[in-house]
Amino acid sequence: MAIALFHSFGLRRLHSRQHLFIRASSSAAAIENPENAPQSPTTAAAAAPPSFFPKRGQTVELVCESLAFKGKGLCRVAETGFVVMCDRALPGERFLGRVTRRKGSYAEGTWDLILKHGSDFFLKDVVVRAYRRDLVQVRFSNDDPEFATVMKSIVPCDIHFHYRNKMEFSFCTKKWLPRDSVVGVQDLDETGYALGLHAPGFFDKVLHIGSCLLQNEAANRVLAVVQDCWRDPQLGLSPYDVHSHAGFLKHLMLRTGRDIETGLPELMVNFVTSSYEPKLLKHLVEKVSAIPEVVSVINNVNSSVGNTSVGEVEYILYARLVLTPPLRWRRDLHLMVIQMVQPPFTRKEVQSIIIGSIDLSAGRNSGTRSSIQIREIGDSVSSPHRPLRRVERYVYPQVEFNDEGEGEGGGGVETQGVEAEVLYKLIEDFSGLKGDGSEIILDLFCGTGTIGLTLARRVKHVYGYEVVPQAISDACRNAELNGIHNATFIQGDLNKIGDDFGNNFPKPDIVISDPNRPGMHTKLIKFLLKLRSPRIVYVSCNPATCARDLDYLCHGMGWVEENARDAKNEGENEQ
Ligand SMILES: C[S@@+](CC[C@H](N)C(=O)[O-])C[C@H]1O[C@@H](n2cnc3c(N)ncnc32)[C@H](O)[C@@H]1O
Repeated sequence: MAIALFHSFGLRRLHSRQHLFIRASSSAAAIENPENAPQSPTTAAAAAPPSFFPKRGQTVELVCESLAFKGKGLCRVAETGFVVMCDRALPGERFLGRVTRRKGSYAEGTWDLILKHGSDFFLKDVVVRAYRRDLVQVRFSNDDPEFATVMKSIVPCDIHFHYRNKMEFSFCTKKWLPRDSVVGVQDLDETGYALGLHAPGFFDKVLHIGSCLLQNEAANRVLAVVQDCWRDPQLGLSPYDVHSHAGFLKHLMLRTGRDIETGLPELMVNFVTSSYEPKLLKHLVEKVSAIPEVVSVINNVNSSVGNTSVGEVEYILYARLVLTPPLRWRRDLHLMVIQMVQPPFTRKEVQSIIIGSIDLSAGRNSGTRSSIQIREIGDSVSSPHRPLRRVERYVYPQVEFNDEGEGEGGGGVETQGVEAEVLYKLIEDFSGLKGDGSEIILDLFCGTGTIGLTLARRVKHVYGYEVVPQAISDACRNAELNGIHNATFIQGDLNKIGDDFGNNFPKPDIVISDPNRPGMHTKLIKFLLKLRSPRIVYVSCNPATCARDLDYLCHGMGWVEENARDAKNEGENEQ
């Protein structure tokens, strides 16, 4: 995760006041696009004569330079410098790899045999490379002395395992075995069915997983219970077959939150199925709901042939009281509602679920909980005529926070929660609020409004934009639940903004942009360039698109258009 802060636009160079802050993430970083892999004149890659291009199936000695797009190692053939993108390669490693595919100016390969281990891998170095002029078409130069001062240190992420609060496993008719796996180590079952994670590059093959190092121990117990029984022929359950489109079970999604009082994990289990047949799931529901940490079991029905995990309709099969904790440094802000459910099983019963919110901040101070709001779910979440949709957001927030600190001690702290909290605090710091409540904030890609809402009480108004309508209703609901009246959330596609975008809100003092991996659309960047807002905080989960967007924001887009014109002219001249 990276945050970049910019104070002004159209600069050819970065000023020392401008900071680029990198937040370490333990997940594989997607850094550079292989299409933009280094092809500078100093390397042999671009200039290599065709005979130097390795052939498909050829084994070559490779040196890994850095991590690139989708966590692949950007490697070079030791002799020629030709670029080969390899899974599992780590920076600094020298190894034997096999070329599996040629893709224009580079190839893809597999990692086969280590020859020399690499040095320690530094995320900062990887992120810096995303901004280097010779690696991608980004005009932050290494020669620029100010660039070094702009890059801030990595904030380390100390916990590398059991940190994820959401895991999605797939049911599959085809078990995938890694090439180097020893037969017998895998859980071989005569059905060949699997529940686990997709093999890289395969939508129809799944690596069967008994226990996953990324999720916590309670989630692993749920996984183990499901693994233990779902293939029992007596239950009549079948995995969905992505080719024939037959079968029932599609995905098992596990989300972890935390009990506000005990700090212990709370789990939501979501079975994604191709049809609504609660009787078929009854045994699984009984088994998983017997696990103390499981607070809800959801059935997400997705009858489409696609294999996405978002269903058309969601049913609650089991649930009990869920509380979501406030932010550590903001005990007055609760970002999610509480769901109180007596296990209903039919769609009709779901309509009578009660949603409430408890103001725990006052409770903390006074020793008692101050108020309980109870609301029928039908009033704003779902009408009696519509099935309840996207329930999980009401059970667990998009971002979860732990409640440690303030002398309560740590212990079992969930990294994702800690990380989110650190990130949100950094955004607040980088926003540089004056504290006089005068500022306007534009929260782009606001999701359920969490970033804007953490700032709302210290500013004049927050305007949030987001494409998903349900997220917008959640954002409004979050504002309402927290008694925040100076936040406006608007549904809209930021890739399709018109010339009138900006007419509906005053000029913002601070823009916060938190796009997903593809980054910001050029239309939005042009809007921001024209807007000339004094401060932008850019939160990114993809350094490559972040570098590109920051380049545009700092240097303008004129040169991109010039390049496009030149390329077009060249193309026309060649014809
Ligand atoms: C990285 S998330 C940020 C969420 C939010 N800022 C938060 O902290 O929870 C990116 C958000 O952008 C939204 N999004 C993706 N494409 C969009 C688009 N074209 N227009 C508006 N929002 C979009 C996604 O739905 C998602 O909520």
